[in-house]
Amino acid sequence: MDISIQKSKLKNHQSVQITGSKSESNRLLLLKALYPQINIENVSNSDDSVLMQKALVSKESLIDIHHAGTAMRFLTAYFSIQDGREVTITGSKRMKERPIKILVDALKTLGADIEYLENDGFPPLKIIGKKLITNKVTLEANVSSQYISALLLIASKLENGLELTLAGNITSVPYIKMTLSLLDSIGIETDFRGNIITVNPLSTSIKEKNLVVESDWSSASYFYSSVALSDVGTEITIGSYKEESLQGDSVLASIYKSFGVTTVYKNQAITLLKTDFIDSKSIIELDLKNAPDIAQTIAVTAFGLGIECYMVGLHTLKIKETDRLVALKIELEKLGANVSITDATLHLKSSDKIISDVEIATYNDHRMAMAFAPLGLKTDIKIKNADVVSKSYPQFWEDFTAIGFSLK
Ligand SMILES: O=C(O)C1=C[C@@H](OP(=O)(O)O)[C@@H](O)[C@H](O)C1
Ligand SMILES: C=C(OP(=O)(O)O)C(=O)O
Repeated sequence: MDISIQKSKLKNHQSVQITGSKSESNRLLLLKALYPQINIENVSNSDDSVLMQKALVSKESLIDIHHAGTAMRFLTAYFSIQDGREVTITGSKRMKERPIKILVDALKTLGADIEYLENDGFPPLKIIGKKLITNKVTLEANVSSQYISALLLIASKLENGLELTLAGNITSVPYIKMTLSLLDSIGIETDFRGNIITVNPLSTSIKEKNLVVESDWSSASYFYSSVALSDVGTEITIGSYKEESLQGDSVLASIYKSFGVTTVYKNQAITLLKTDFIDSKSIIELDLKNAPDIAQTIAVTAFGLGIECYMVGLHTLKIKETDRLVALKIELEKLGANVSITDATLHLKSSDKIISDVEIATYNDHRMAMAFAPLGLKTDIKIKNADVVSKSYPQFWEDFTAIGFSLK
C-alpha cells in the first residue's frame, strides 16, 4: 500500500492516545514468561510485540520472528535456558543480515548450545535449551545494547546469577537502564557500577505485581516533528506519558526545544506546543548514541525547517531494519537535500527548497515511513509501502489523519 499525502495543515488542539512502549513491552513479556505472577497493562500492539507474545507461548519447534530485532535477541537468550527444548529461530531476509554473534558467543561462554544454520554470526539459529551454570562473561558493548538486555533478562534464572563485564564504549545506555529498572520493579536485585553489571539469582519468589507500560516515546517523535513543522500556536496532546520515563527517547522533549516545540506534562499526557519561530540560520548538533531510533525523525524535521543538522553517535543505524544512514541520504536527496554520511554521522546542509511529489522508498523500515510523513505539512509527498508502520505503530496513519493529514 502506498499513501499520498496532500499538503496538509494540523488541526489544532487534537489529542491522540498511543499504545505502550515496544521496548518496555518486549522486556515485560519475556519476564512474564519467566515469572507469570506479573500482570502487564497497556502492552504495545506493535507487530514486534505481537510476534514476541506468540513466540513465547508457541509450542512449535520453528519460530519466525520476521523483522523484530529486539525479539530475536531476547528470545535467543530465553530459549537458551528452556532446559531440554529444541527450537529454530529465524526471521526475515533482513533479520538474517543483522549480526547476533556477540550475544551468541556470550551465551555459549555461559554454557548455551546454539548453532548457526546458514551464515556464521547471523540468524537462523538452532538452540537446545540447557541449565546455564557459568556466571561470568565479557561482551563488546558498542554494537547493540539489545545483546546486553537479552542476557540481563534471563540472568535471575541462571543457577549462579550473572556478572557481565561491558567492554569498550557502551551504546544505547538508556535501554540497558530500562532493563535494570524493570528487573528492579519486580524484585530482582541488580547492580551497575563502572562497566560491570551483576544480577543475583532469585532466592525468593516474586510477588504478584501489576505493571503499566508507559506509551511509546519513539512513536511520539512523529508528533513532535509535525508540531515543529507547523505554525507558532499549534498544539497537540498525546498520552500516556510521564516526566520520569524509562525510555531514553523521552529526550525528545529537550531536543525539540531547539525546533521551537515546548512540552507540557499534565494528567499523564504531554501537550506539544509550537512556541518559537525557528530561523533558517539555526544549526542543530546532537550526539544520538543514547537515542538512535529518533535520528530519522530529527533529520527530516531539520530538513523541513530548512536548517543545518549535524548528528553523531549513529553507529548502530547501519544494522537496524535497513542501513538507516544510507536510506536517509538517498530519500532526503530526492527531496533536494544535501546530505553527507559516514559510518556514524550525518550532516544535513541547510536548504531553502523542498521538491514536490517525490516518492519516498521505505526499505521495510517503519521509521522511514513515519519520519518522512510530517513533510506532508510542507508539500505533496508519497510514502511507498506505507503499511510498514505496523512494526511499531499499527494505527499510525489513522492517528495522522485525526490530527489533520490529508491522505489518499
Ligand atoms: O532494547 C531495545 O528495546 C532497543 C534498543 C536499541 O537498539 P540498539 O541497542 O541496537 O541501538 C533500539 O534501537 C531498539 O529499537 C530497541
Ligand atoms: C531498531 C528497531 O527495532 P528492532 O531492533 O527491535 O528491530 C526500531 O524499532 O527502530
